[in-house]
Amino acid sequence: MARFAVILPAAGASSRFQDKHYKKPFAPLAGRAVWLHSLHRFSQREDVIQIIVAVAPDDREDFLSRFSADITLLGVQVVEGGRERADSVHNALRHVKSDAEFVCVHDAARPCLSELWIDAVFQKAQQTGAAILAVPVTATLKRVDQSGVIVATQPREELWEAQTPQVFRRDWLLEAYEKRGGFPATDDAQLVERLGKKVHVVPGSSLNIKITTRDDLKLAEEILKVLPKPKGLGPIHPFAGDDLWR
Ligand SMILES: Nc1ccn([C@@H]2O[C@H](COP(=O)(O)OP(=O)(O)OP(=O)(O)O)[C@@H](O)[C@H]2O)c(=O)n1
Ligand SMILES: C[C@](O)(CO)[C@H](O)COP(=O)(O)O
Repeated sequence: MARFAVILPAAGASSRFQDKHYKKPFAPLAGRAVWLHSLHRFSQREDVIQIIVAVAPDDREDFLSRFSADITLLGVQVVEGGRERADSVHNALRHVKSDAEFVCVHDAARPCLSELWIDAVFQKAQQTGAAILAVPVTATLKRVDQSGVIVATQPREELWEAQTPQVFRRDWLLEAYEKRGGFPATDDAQLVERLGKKVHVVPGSSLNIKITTRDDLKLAEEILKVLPKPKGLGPIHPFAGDDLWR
């Protein structure tokens, strides 16, 4: 069985989330924090040998105290995040075990993940070296100039929206990050693409949303009701950490 390390970047500023109590990975969602939904999709898998979460230095103390039970029971490693998402992933990558053949990066802020989608992207990465979940663009896309006038209607046939998980051979992802320099990457695939490697898309689902604004939490709550629960997890507990965190 191939061995996977999982990186969960959770060190963003959550500026678009605009909540005075919580950053989005730590906000309550259907009885547990957003990032725990993401974590639990991987922590039950036999092919996952390591899980690393990147947390901003300012959040570290609260994070360790609020989630100490989950961190200890599931053997999660906590590392410092950086200024950009790629800085957070890069730092986590330095801690990946050498016996992991593949590294999976999944936004802590994407809590609505199905095990079937993980199976599919893990399998494709094993076959090809690099694979990401993505969905074909369904909207009509306009290119608009500075004055607000449409310049062109963009053909959408070849356009896909990148999601996570994004899964790569460990040596490819290491090389991609070594060569990043100051490249402003918004996902990991583009760094591997820059090496000239083929990155394959695996059709995901528009249910695999990334929490960006507070309204996304309501949507995520409804989506979680229709997704199968992670294997081996008991019923969702009432959220217990509110007061401590505030
Ligand atoms: N320096 C950063 C920036 C982002 N992330 C993480 O990467 C994921 C996707 O990033 P995004 O949705 O852009 O999160 P934020 O940067 O927090 O959002 P915003 O732009 O609204 O501040 C999130 O789980 C986020 O916590 C990270 O680990 N380190
Ligand atoms: C990797 C990613 O999920 C791609 O959709 C990423 O988090 C994108 O972040 P952005 O804030 O939407 O650029």
